[in-house]
Amino acid sequence: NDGSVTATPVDAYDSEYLCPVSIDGQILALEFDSGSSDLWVFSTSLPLSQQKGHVIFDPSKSKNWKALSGYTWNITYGDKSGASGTVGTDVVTVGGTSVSGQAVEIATQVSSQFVSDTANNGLLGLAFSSINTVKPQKQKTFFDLAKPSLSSPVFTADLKHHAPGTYDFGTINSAKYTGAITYTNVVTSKGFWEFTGSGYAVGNGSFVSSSIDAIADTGTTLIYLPDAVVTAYYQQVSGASYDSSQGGYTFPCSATLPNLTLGIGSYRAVVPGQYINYSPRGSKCFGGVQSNTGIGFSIYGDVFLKSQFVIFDGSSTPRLGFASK
Ligand SMILES: CSC[C@H](NC(=O)[C@H](Cc1ccccc1)NC(=O)N1CCOCC1)C(=O)N[C@@H](CC1CCCCC1)[C@@H](O)C(=O)OC(C)C
Repeated sequence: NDGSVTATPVDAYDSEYLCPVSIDGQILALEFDSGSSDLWVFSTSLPLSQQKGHVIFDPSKSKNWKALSGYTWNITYGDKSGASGTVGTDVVTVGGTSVSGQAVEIATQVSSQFVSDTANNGLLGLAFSSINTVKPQKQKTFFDLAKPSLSSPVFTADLKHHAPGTYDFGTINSAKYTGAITYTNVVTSKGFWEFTGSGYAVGNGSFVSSSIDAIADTGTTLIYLPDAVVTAYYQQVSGASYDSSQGGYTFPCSATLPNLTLGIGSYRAVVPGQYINYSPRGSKCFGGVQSNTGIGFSIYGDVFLKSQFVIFDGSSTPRLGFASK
C-alpha cells in the first residue's frame, strides 16, 4: 500500500518540513527525519507546561494502543535538542501507507527547543533502525515496517523552496523529476544515509574533484560542508564573513549568491544561489552553506535536498538516487 504525504515548510525559511501522520486516527504534524530512527510524539504524559501549544497524542483514546511496559527511549540530536519517554505500539498511517504494530515513542520530557517549536509535534525517523534508541529492544522504523507492503522498498523526497512538497512511499513518480536518476552507494555503519560526494564547483567556476563524506538528512535545515568548500564559496560573495556571534557565515542581504554545484558520481547537483540566502539574521543574511567543523561528516540538508528529487532506496543494498527537477 504505497503512500504519498505533503511536506509543508513551517516558516518562511523552510527551517523544517512537517507532515500529517495518523496514529489510530489522531493526526499529528511530524518532522520526517532521515537523520534519526525514532518515531516519537508529544503526549499526555508530558508536563502540561511542555504540552502547551502542541497537538498531543493521547494513548488512552486509542483502541489499538498496546503499551510496552518497561520500554524507554532517550534521544539527543545534532543540535543538542532531545526528548525521552516510554513506548507502545499502534497503527500508524502516512498518506496511503498504513503500518500496524509500529513503535510509537511517548514523550515524558522534551528539551526547550521542542517546547517552543509549537508546529512540531514529534519526529518520524527515516534513518536505519540500527540507531533506534528504544531499550531494552530497539524498534523498527515506519519505513522498515512498511517495506514489505510497498510496491518497491523505497521512499522519495521532493521538498520544495518556500512551498509544500511530498514524501512518497513505495513508488518513484517519474512526473516529479527530469533526466536520469544517478544512484550512489550508501554506507549504513553509522545508521545514516551516508555516501561520498565527488566534489564541488562555485558558480561558473571549474569543478573541483574531492571526496566528501556526507549524509542525506531531511531533518537538517542547512548544508554543512568541509571548510575548503565553504571558504571557496563565500570568497565569491562580496561582503561575506564568518560571524561568530551569529554562529556562521553572513553577508549583506543585497548580495548575489552564486549557485553551488555538488558532485554525486558523474552527476552534477546544482543548488540555486537564492536557496543559499537562508534568512535575515541581525543586520545581515545568514548562509545556507556552513562549515561541518565539529560534526564529523558533511550534511546535505534541506537547502540541498529541495533542489533535487531524492530516492532513498531501502533494498538489500541500500542506495541513494538523485535527479534534477
Ligand atoms: C548539524 S545537525 C543540526 C540539525 N538541526 C537542525 O538543522 C535544526 C532543525 C530545526 C529546525 C527548526 C526548528 C528546530 C530545529 N536547524 C538549525 O539548527 N538551524 C540553525 C541554523 O539556521 C537554520 C536552522 C539536527 O539536529 N537534526 C536532527 C533532526 C532535528 C529535527 C528538528 C528538531 C530537532 C532535531 C537530526 O537530523 C540529526 O540529529 O542529524 C544528525 C545526524 C546531524
